[in-house]
Amino acid sequence: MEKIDKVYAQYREKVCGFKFDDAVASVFDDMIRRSVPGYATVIGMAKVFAEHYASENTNCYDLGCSLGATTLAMRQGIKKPGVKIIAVDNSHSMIEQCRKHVNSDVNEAAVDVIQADIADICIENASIVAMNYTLQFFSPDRRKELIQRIYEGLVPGGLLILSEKIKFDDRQQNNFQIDMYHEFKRLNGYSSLEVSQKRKALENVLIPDTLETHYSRLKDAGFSRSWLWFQCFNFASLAAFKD
Ligand SMILES: C[S@@+](CC[C@H](N)C(=O)[O-])C[C@H]1O[C@@H](n2cnc3c(N)ncnc32)[C@H](O)[C@@H]1O
Ligand SMILES: O=C(O)C(=O)C[C@]1(C(=O)O)C=C[C@H](O)C=C1
Repeated sequence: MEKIDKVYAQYREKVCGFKFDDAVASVFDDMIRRSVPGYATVIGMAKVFAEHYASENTNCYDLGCSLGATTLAMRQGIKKPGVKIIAVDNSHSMIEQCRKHVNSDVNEAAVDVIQADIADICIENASIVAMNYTLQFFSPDRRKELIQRIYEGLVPGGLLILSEKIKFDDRQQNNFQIDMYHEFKRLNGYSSLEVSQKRKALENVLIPDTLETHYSRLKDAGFSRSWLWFQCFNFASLAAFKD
């Protein structure tokens, strides 16, 4: 039976910084589906992207793979021979469960599940790099270098799918998007206490950028085109291309 996320349901005297530990990993599927508007759509489209962009004898990366949802969606879409998926996460709790999900999946493409920091892995011969809701947890002053390494690791014609929580420079818009996002969470069964305690836990842990910052970082790294292909409230997904 699916486990329901109750991580922030009880009042906490002190709310510590959010961690991808056992408590979170064990309810993560429920947590992310109820916390990220459009999650199922965005992850499901990894199959569509893989079908079109995963080219023969290349690698597809899933950076910050958590339980492997993007990996399994890409794996379903891969049609070309010799494609390997490399799924990376630095959380031991996540990686253990990801391995189980991959092992019980019936699709054929090869998958390496690696416990490592995305700062330390080699990205090479990639036709797709998917980084869904992970850059936001990566140190802001190292984001430029990571995006640059992803660009260098892509083959010509390669695709980066980048999904993130975003912020808005316009204060009124920012407030509107966040207010609607919190309404979405409450409609998904989270209490006001859960919403506020999780928000506190994510302060200085999940640091969102604006869409403009993402576009200019991608351009500086060399991506010739980057387009918004999905947005719901303060969550967006970009497709960036290497010519
Ligand atoms: C919000 S989750 C990603 C969700 C996942 N991509 C999906 O679509 O279901 C963020 C993940 O990134 C991982 N993570 C955060 N920083 C990382 C880093 N520096 N290196 C590797 N993994 C990292 C976390 O452990 C967590 O599992
Ligand atoms: O719950 C929130 O406020 C979120 O921002 C959701 C979010 C994310 O975007 O990565 C944060 C942490 C994880 O629980 C999964 C999703």
